[in-house]
Amino acid sequence: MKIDGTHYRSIWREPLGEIRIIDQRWLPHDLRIVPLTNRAEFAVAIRDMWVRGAPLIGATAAYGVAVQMAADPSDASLAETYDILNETRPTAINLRWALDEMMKVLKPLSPADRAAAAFARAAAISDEDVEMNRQIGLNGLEIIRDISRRKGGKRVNVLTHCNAGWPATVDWGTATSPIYHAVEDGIDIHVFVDETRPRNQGAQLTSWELNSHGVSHDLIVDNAGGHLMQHGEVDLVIVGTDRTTARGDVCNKIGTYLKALAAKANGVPFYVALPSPTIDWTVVDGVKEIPIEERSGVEVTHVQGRSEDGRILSVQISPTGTPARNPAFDVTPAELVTGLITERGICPATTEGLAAMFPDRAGRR
Ligand SMILES: CSC[C@H]1O[C@H](OP(=O)(O)O)[C@H](O)[C@@H]1O
Repeated sequence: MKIDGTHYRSIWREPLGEIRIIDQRWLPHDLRIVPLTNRAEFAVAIRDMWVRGAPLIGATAAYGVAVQMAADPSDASLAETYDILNETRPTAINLRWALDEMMKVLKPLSPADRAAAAFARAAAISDEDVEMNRQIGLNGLEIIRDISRRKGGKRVNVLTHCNAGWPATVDWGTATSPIYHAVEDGIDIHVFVDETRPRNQGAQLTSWELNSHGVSHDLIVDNAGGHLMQHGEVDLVIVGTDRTTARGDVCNKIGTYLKALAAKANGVPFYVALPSPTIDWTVVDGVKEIPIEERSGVEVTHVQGRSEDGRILSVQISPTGTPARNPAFDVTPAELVTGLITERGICPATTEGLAAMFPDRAGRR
């Protein structure tokens, strides 16, 4: 994506070999590009959400393995790195998927050959993510085109939750990719951006990227979506996912389930955009089987922003000592999902729909 006319990925390798990321904790107020130079830094960057978003977490972990292989390519180092990075965040399946991809390549190799192979596979994982997300955009564009046609070319209003955009991936985004393709296709489109408490990925990241790309949008509080749907102001909901099960249950940022319920109640199509590494073929019942990350209550009792004098700071919004729960994700049952927008096409959120789209993957346990 472009920032002030310059193209960026959210993670990349410099010509001299250093891995760099955009530290998303400071967006939209400050664009901080930082190097990740050792395994510990990669682990902190994922756990503390310097980088976040299922596909980007996977791509970052892949590079974390490569950097560690350059430092110590031994079997013990490889095994330890898998465990350290896999434990950083429990919900997004892309993290384990990427680590498994790295292990597939590296375990059979002699230690001397591991670093080069690791960087090659990590780079391929990033490139594959970009292409999958571009394809998701083209496939999702058909949905938006159809709505635009049915509205006689009038504005298509899309609601999205959290940030499943460019900063959640290596590039393009998943939920935002169809939106960008619609803009390029000349379709009149507007986005309602859920702020997405408690970390405000919508307010801080989705608003920022849509603004950078010149996409019409309104920031809304999380609780406004149902009202807008009731009043016919939302034509389509598109969200991302951190893990989708073999039968189409969708785990995503907390609050997604409530949007899906409101969409169902108001007859609004509810689509989920996902690259296939986000499908966990080993689980069926998302509510019962997907581990939901519980983050610090401080994310609920405090909020970060920019002060009038330009400082980025965190302020307390509840009484000192107020206890808080902070489940970071929820699961939307497949029956609330209109369809899944994948890199191969759009399929029903069903066991059969996913198996037909991915016959080479389905059935893995
Ligand atoms: C394209 S996956 C994006 C997905 O990841 C976000 O979670 P987090 O910001 O905590 O990493 C959110 O669930 C997005 O939908």
